[in-house]
Amino acid sequence: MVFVKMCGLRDEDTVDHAVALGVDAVGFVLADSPRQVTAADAARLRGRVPDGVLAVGVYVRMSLDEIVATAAEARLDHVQVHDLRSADDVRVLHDAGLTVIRAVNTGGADTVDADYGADLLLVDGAVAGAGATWDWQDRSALPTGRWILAGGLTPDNVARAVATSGAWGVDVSSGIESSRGVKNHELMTAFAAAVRSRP
Ligand SMILES: O=C(O)c1ccccc1NCC(=O)[C@H](O)[C@H](O)COP(=O)(O)O
Repeated sequence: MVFVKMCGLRDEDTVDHAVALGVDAVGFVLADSPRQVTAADAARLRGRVPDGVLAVGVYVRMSLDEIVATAAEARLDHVQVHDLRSADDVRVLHDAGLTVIRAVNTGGADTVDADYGADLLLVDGAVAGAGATWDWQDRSALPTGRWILAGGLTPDNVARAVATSGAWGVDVSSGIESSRGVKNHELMTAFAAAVRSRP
């Protein structure tokens, strides 16, 4: 089974819909973004997430102190951080009791080679949440094992993307939206079905 994370959720109905579809994780963007939610919003949304589904705080350009504080306020025990600088950063987050997803915004092999001791690696397009695909064909430039593919995934391309890249999981935001920041429940349903129907 491919691990599925739907990211940038901002309202209760959408969280409920994602959970009903059987996703493995939902993401709340605490960073500056059209999809940004406050820590208080994230806490409210987190209340809709049952045990067994990961509730992930998503961060870029925020200090480690801010990450730890907002994750605690929202009761998020998983954080996805797009600009981790070193294994020391990961250690600080681990010491705060957080499970860490290291996100790399890439397409190139050079930034994928270190996980800094993070619990999971997510390989995204050049700009997080931009809905742009990248070249995930060259497996020699991609991680092996448990890693998450992101960047421009849609109901139409996700099955092929998983088969081509060998990814263990997928993460989507723009491809399940009607417009920037507005999730579309039909596209969410289609995405979940497409992942399950993959060859
Ligand atoms: O989604 C955002 O706006 C965002 C802003 C800042 C940091 C991370 C952000 N999103 C991270 C995600 O997990 C997205 O799902 C991932 O980048 C894929 O996005 P998309 O290409 O739109 O599917």
